[in-house]
Amino acid sequence: MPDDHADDAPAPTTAPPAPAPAPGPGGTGAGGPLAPYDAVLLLSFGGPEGHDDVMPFLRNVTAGRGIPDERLEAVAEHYHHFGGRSPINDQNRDLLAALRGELAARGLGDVPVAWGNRNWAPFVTDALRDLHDGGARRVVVVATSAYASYSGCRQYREDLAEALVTLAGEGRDLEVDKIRHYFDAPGFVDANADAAEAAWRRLPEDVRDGAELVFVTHSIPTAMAAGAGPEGGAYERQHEDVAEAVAERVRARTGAALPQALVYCSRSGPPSQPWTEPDVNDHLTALHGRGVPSVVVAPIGFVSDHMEVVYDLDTEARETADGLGLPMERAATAGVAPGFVAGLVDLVVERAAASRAAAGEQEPPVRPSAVPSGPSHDVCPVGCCLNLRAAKPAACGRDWPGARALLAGAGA
Ligand SMILES: CC1=C(CCC(=O)O)c2cc3nc(cc4[nH]c(cc5[nH]c(cc1n2)c(C)c5CCC(=O)O)c(CCC(=O)O)c4C)C(CCC(=O)O)=C3C
Ligand SMILES: [Fe+2]
Repeated sequence: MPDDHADDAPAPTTAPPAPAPAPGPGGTGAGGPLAPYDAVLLLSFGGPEGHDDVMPFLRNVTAGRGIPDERLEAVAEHYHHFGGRSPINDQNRDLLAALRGELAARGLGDVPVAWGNRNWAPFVTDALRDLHDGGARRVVVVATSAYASYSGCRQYREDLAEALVTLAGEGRDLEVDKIRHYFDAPGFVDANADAAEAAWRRLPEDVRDGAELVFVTHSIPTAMAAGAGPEGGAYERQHEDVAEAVAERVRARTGAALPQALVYCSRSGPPSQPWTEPDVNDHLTALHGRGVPSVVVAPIGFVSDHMEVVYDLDTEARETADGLGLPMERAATAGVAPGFVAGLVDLVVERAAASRAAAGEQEPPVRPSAVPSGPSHDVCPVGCCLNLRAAKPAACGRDWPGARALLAGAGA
């Protein structure tokens, strides 16, 4: 879908000239469902778009981290396998169009929606500058990570803080808020359940009944897992809950027993550093050893088919399963499933209502959640999703207003 802001209502062919639009976007004006926000930012990781982008992209990802070149060369190979092009940017272009389409379908199509990344163009600072130049002052942020963790939450908040400080230095003042984590959004859980069920139905009929569900997410250092969320442990807990909710739905719809496990892919870092386990390949080998006749691999940790999915699962784990003679079907990611996109827009609207409630203008909104570990907070408490390497300012947290004032005072 292109950037289509057209109304759903068919326009008469000989319509009189439309009246000039009211000042300010429809949904964002006073009383509108998006107020006090006047823009939306889709915030993501970014990825290379061709051969020559790969190493500069990897150096951006690992800047200041002292990751050995051999590791970067190895990861570069994954990208070169696909012509140096990550799938993530096109998926974000699709998501951007889908979000605009869903907003337009709700009569909120006037709100500007921009896209910015941490590691590759379009960069987050440029996206926010464009929004500011278009008149935006308060931006609600949708990040492409559904769960708590330093990588999926605080690091994006640090990106936002850095961008806001840069822009303030240019005389462009903006406020940003993030929607809450959406691992537990009914639309996300349902999209994953639909995909896991469809994958199960693609398995050969004679091996399907004994299948196991293998839920996969990105491995992270156990220290990062221990510091995830306000009290720690949130990354694993949220995934366990989503895995359980998805598995329950698939069992109810298929009548199959479908035992489940949560496993990890894409470990990096030195072997001496513990990361969350087990690895998906080891798990497939263990299942085969136990006589499990088939598997559904469901990448619930990824919102779309990132490189981790198309390489680490569709290439590496596929090779493992084929080598074992283990029938495997990989479930689709949420991507632009209509229920998922609608759920994200629900959370944008909910966040706006929460912001108005915080200003005393209305009652707090209802906060739907499909799992026991949700709903999560809107504003991260101090110390949420710890950065174990450095203390950096992060936006969208309790301590941001103070940090921002200090940075402004320091002339940053
Ligand atoms: C939890 C998590 C998410 C999910 C949350 C979120 O979505 O943000 C995520 C997403 C992604 N990670 C991605 C790519 C990479 N991640 C790396 C490195 C790392 N990721 C980590 C964790 C996560 N990563 C960690 C703990 C490291 C170790 C170094 C460090 O502490 O940072 C490296 C460096 C090389 C290497 O060491 O493997 C690359 C190239 C891409 C783009 C994929 C594409 O192109 O489609 C995406 C969406
Ligand atoms: Fe957090």
